[in-house]
Amino acid sequence: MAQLDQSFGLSALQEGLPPIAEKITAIADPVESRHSSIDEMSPPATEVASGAALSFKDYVVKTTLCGIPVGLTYLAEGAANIIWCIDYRNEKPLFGPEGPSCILRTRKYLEGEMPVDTLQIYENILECERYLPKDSVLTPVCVHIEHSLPKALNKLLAWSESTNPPLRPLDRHRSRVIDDRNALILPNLIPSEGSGNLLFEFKPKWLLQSPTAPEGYRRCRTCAYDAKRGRTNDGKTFCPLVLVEGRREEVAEIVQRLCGRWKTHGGRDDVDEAQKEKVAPLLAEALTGPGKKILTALRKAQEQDSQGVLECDKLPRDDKERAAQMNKVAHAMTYRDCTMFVTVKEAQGSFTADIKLADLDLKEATEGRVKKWVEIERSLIDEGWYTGKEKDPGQVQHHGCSFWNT
Ligand SMILES: O=P(O)(O)O[C@@H]1[C@@H](OP(=O)(O)O)[C@H](OP(=O)(O)O)[C@H](O)[C@H](OP(=O)(O)O)[C@H]1OP(=O)(O)O
Ligand SMILES: Nc1ncnc2c1ncn2[C@@H]1O[C@H](COP(=O)(O)OP(=O)(O)OP(=O)(O)O)[C@@H](O)[C@H]1O
Repeated sequence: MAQLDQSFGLSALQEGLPPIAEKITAIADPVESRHSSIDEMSPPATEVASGAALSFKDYVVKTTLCGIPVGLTYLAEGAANIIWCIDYRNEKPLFGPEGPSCILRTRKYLEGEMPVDTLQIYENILECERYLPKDSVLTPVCVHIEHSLPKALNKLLAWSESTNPPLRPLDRHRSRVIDDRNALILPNLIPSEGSGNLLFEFKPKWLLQSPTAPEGYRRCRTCAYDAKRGRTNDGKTFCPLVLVEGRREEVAEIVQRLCGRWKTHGGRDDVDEAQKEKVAPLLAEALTGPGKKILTALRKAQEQDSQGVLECDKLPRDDKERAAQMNKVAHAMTYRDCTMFVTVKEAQGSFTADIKLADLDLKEATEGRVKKWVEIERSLIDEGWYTGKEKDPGQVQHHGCSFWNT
């Protein structure tokens, strides 16, 4: 088994190791993995009498990663993954003293679906990287985890739902980490305290119109779906086409307006308006400069679904062509739901921006998923959301879709 050189940085680690299967073996430590006290932990109190607020930092799950004892605390989650902060508990950092601070990413069960496990997700991320500009993807390292770790993390999740008030976001309650033997390690992009760096996070979504949008459309797929869901003018939505084709000033306007996407070390939207105003033009410069290459490649990758999801419905269930079309759609949907992270650093009065794509998680071409995408597309067409002829336009304001005024 290859030895992990603890002084390696994350990228050096990735370059220095062999392909997938071996890579995982190389960085696992089965001996350390077997003796752990993670199951013996009892949850902390769910309420503090003194009135002091509980936080996720009050519950640490201890385990080993790559043979190194670490503590895991909850950092964030999306619909399909939970992000855990890795704390080294005064031990040697995983990737050496100069290495990045890291997070662990674990998969969740999704209602009504067979989970896509970490290994499949990992392989797909590596596959996606081939279609995207070099160094534009936040590449994870796949590691074995202790067999009892998912159970221990789930105990933490249950605790965080029972605290007063619940720490875990209500809309994520009851979902649990899957019984997986692998997880991903990634650099923690939350700016470290005192660094002065800012993180900007968003999903570029559909960078092309849907292939089955009706004639006379006035909204792109993303704007049409946002309008249908009443997600307009909420400080969270924007037209992706402006992002990929718009002028720098238009992009600056978008990034400045977006709430909940800016983070400092607190990991929340704790950036004040003056800071946003200062940094937005620089972000726009990064997105319309080096970022444009990444966005254009992302758009190209989305193009593989050139016929659209409705095509799947025209063919019989056991048809090979249908299966192939479903796969194309699912792959394109992966590129339509990934995340872009931009880290803005200031040093001696000048700024730099580092852009990375993440969450290139494989969407499986299951009947259930395809049905959902078909239903969305049909409703956007039939209810007039693409054309701006929806029944109740009074409630919905178009918010600058690139197509609206053309
Ligand atoms: O349907 P959309 O466009 O809302 O996208 C979903 C996302 O919603 P968003 O609009 O980005 O807030 C949704 O994100 P959130 O739950 O909003 O964090 C998921 O990413 C979902 O994918 P999956 O079911 O986890 O594979 C996404 O579902 P897919 O459409 O990619 O299946
Ligand atoms: N490497 C990272 N460093 C810091 N924070 C991160 C990192 N990766 C993810 N996060 C945070 O965790 C959140 C959820 O992560 P992620 O997007 O991987 O989950 P998901 O379940 O795939 O999301 P979605 O709902 O979009 O499918 C992100 O929105 C981001 O705020």
